[in-house]
Amino acid sequence: MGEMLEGSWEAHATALSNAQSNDQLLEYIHSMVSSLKIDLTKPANVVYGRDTRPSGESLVAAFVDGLKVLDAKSTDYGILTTPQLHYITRCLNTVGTPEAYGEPTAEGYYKKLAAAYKILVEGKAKLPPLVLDCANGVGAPKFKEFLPYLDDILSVKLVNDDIEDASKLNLNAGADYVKTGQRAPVGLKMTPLERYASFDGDADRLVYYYQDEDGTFKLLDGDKIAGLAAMYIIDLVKAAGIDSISVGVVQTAYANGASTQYLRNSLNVPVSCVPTGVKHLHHEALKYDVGVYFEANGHGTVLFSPSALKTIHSTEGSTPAQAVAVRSLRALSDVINQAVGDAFSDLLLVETILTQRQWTPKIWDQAYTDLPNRLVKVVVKDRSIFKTVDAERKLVEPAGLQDAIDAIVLKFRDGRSFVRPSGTEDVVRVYAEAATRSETDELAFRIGGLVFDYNSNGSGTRPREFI
Ligand SMILES: CC(=O)N[C@H]1[C@@H](OP(=O)(O)O)O[C@H](CO)[C@@H](O)[C@@H]1O
Repeated sequence: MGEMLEGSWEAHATALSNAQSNDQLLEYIHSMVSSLKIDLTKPANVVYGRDTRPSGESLVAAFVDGLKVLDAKSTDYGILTTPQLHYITRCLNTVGTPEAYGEPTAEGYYKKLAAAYKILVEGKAKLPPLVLDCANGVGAPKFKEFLPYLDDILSVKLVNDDIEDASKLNLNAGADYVKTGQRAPVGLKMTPLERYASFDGDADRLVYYYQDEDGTFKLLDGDKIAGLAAMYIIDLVKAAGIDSISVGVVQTAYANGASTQYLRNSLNVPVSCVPTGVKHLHHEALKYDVGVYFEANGHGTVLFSPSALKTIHSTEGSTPAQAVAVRSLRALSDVINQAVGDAFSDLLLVETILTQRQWTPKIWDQAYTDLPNRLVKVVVKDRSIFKTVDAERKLVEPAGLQDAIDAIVLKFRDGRSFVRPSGTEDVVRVYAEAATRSETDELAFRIGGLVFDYNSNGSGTRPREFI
């Protein structure tokens, strides 16, 4: 399992889940074993953990029964966030190598993150407390466990931290609720200009938000986090005098158009757009010396290539200012979970930058103004008839639908909209953005209606025209 979570495992996982028969499954397993160079003569070493849902206990029991048949060596890490398990797996897979990642325990993870964070904010005034919504998920007990390692250099007040009542998980709270609805968790009383953040249920996504002086809710999502991180890293690399290191950002079509413009035009960084799903972003980010990748929903991380790490660790800096920047870059590569998007480590990344700059969330938000956007889903009879190209930004099937979408989009100022089948739910997602909130809502409504009508007529005939 350890090796599977690394490298090209994701591509194999996709192939495995697409297998149409047992023979095909076996064929894929053989090709996976050979391309990942898995030595089947060695005993399997499986590490596992679970979240706080009651179903976890019976799932683990069934899993352990399966392991007995395989005679595999296994370690139960108990309750963990998803990214903690990825961290532990990476540590185990790199023991004794130049890429050794750390101590393979939850404690090792806490110590590594806390030590790096302390270096990053050293000498800076502590910010006012952050209010953190834990979606009543596993992030709550684990973040409580983590806080003492920070020795009070970060003030966090946890809300939605009830894991006793399983029905509360993600209920009216959490990163997805906040991002999709562009509103605060239910029951959270916001004070203008203070900073708030939400984890999702398994603590791999993070979004920030605040309330403006006039009471408007302002979201600082994955795109805003990517912009902040890219800006900070570019500055650090320059300050360290090692601008040979290239920084790039990876987004999906769901990234707000204003964020892409900011990255390209203000930060001058290359931006790639890939299909939805972190597996695609992660692979693309590996192409840069430092690859920042975030989905708009707040799932992402920063990857430092082995050569970038080597440069950062072999450079001392010829002035005191350069030496400080080099030290920060080293600590940054430790605070960031490079195995996978991790809400804990991303939170420390954001807090580092805000503390370094002594920024309020409002100042962070001023980098660019999001275009109003709307994400809706349309329940369809058969989502498999929707086929896309160009990082899912264009439909090639059903024939004619993309032309109909384009004709509508043209009528909206700054209009952009695309339609793709979800990979996780039986729906088609429609994304729209335009110059104003009301135009955006109308655009989303029209394109959603087009998809709905198309699907409900159940044939390849051209949908009814909306405008
Ligand atoms: C628009 C959106 O947020 N899509 C999500 C969602 O995928 P869909 O394929 O859109 O269902 O779940 C994925 C897994 O969590 C996540 O990676 C992705 O970003």
